[in-house]
Amino acid sequence: MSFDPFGSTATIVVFGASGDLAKKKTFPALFGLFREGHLSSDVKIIGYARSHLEEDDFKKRISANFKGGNPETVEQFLKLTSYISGPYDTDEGYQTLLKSIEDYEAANNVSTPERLFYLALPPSVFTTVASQLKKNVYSETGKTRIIVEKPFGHDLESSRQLQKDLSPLFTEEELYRIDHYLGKEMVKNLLVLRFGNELFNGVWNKNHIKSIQISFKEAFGTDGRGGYFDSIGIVRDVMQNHLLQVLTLLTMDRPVSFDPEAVRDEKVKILKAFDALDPEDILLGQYGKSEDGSKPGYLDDSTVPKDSKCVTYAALGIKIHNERWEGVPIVMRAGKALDESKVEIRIQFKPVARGMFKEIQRNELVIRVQPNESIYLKINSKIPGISTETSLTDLDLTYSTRYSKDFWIPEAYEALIRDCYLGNHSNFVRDDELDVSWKLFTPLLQYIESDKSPQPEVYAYGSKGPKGLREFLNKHDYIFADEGTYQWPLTTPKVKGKI
Ligand SMILES: NC(=O)C1=CN([C@@H]2O[C@H](COP(=O)(O)OP(=O)(O)OC[C@H]3O[C@@H](n4cnc5c(N)ncnc54)[C@H](OP(=O)(O)O)[C@@H]3O)[C@@H](O)[C@H]2O)C=CC1
Ligand SMILES: O=C1O[C@H](COP(=O)(O)O)[C@@H](O)[C@H](O)[C@H]1O
Repeated sequence: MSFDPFGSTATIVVFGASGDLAKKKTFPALFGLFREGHLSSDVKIIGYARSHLEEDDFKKRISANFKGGNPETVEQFLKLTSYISGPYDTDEGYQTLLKSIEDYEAANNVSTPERLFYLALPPSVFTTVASQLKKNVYSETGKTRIIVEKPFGHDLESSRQLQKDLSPLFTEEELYRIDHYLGKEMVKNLLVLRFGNELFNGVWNKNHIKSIQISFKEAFGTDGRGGYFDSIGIVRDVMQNHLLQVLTLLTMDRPVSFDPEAVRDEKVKILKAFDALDPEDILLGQYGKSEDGSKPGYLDDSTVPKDSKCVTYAALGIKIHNERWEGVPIVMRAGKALDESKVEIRIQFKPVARGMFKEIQRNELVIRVQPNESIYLKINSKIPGISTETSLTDLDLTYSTRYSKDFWIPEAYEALIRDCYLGNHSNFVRDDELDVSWKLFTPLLQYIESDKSPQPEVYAYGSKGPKGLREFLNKHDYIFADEGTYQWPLTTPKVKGKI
């Protein structure tokens, strides 16, 4: 597949360079790409924000989160970076920025400017910055790419407004809407896993699959950011975007090729086959204090209204109406302040006919996105030796044990910035895709945020979530193995010598 990669003398400008995302993700990702040889030592990287920062302080700030690499590599990278302080809404700073870029391009004999702008900014200034960029720094003769961070709107209406504001400024070709879940290794593997293995390809439908579950768990709460989170809630924060992206890749039909438009066409097609989200088919929760009282409840955050109904846990039932998925229950669930941090996909297959087996468990394919990427398929097998009993065991592809540490698995932001640099849109959200996703979620969000919605069930910080969860999952045909938890396979006999 051929893209249109930027060369070695491109300029990368990070707006909001004084902020949290820039410090924690964007600059560390740029450094990671440089460290791994995916960013040339001739590029120019500029941080732009309103804050007045000394260049050294800026460099100290961004390098605090760099991983790997020796001090020389860090030094070399920092030499490529500079900082410009300027406003977002008037021309002056942009003119300084333009001059800095043009000086660099002249010094490097750049005939076709290549400029990548990363908006690590709150959405309230996306349009202002985009307009100023177009007016002051856009090269009519060169190539421009602009990465926009989520949230792309708050609902269908605001998303369409943002789209309406941005589309006269930048073409869809120039816009890269980032959803960092699309940069995660295991999410990128979904298409290969599904369509590259007849073993999965052939059974990936209602005839063989009993239920699908996508689960996102975080072991921490809003940690003082409750004020920000309160108007967002977990559904908007991770479900409408990250988990929905995972679900589309999991359920869409086979694209004709890996071409970005072919992939994104299929994503839009499957999203259009989703049933309206049913407000009767949800489970909502809000975390309270931990059992021992050591961790605060959501409402203990002083920045949160005392009577907030903000949802920090949600499980949604989803139905897809097409030949492949009609009747297969899908559950998407996400929560903060739970017992562990984990993101995984669970696909349970239909049970085999009983007859020869009195009891036999379902096959289950688990794709663990994080932590510790892993794919394991639970299968029934005879207990080794003279036993005739069956036990549930697994075919296990745990990356840390299968692949050497020498493999560089890029962080999501590294993978996506690299894709943008290469001109590959596959793992970015297209405008029509965004529109369908908001169409799907906006009515549900309106219901959840209305007076009609029930009070979310309180669950303890550090627990598994609302009490009704198991029943909710059972109702959606997800069966827990062995009355509760999956028993990891026996690797030694239970009792030595016993028949
Ligand atoms: N932080 C994270 O982990 C994640 C963030 N995101 C998204 O990335 C974007 C940036 O996030 P984050 O870095 O956390 O945001 P910040 O609140 O840290 O904002 C980034 C920078 O933008 C400027 N800024 C902040 N508020 C305003 C304002 N009201 N008007 C104008 N400028 C403002 C500030 O720079 P200055 O005042 O110096 O100009 C600030 O340093 C957001 O869209 C967010 O949703 C997405 C995923 C994760
Ligand atoms: O976008 C967001 O994602 C993070 C979770 O990302 P991960 O890569 O750490 O899984 C979430 O914590 C945050 O609330 C949300 O805004």
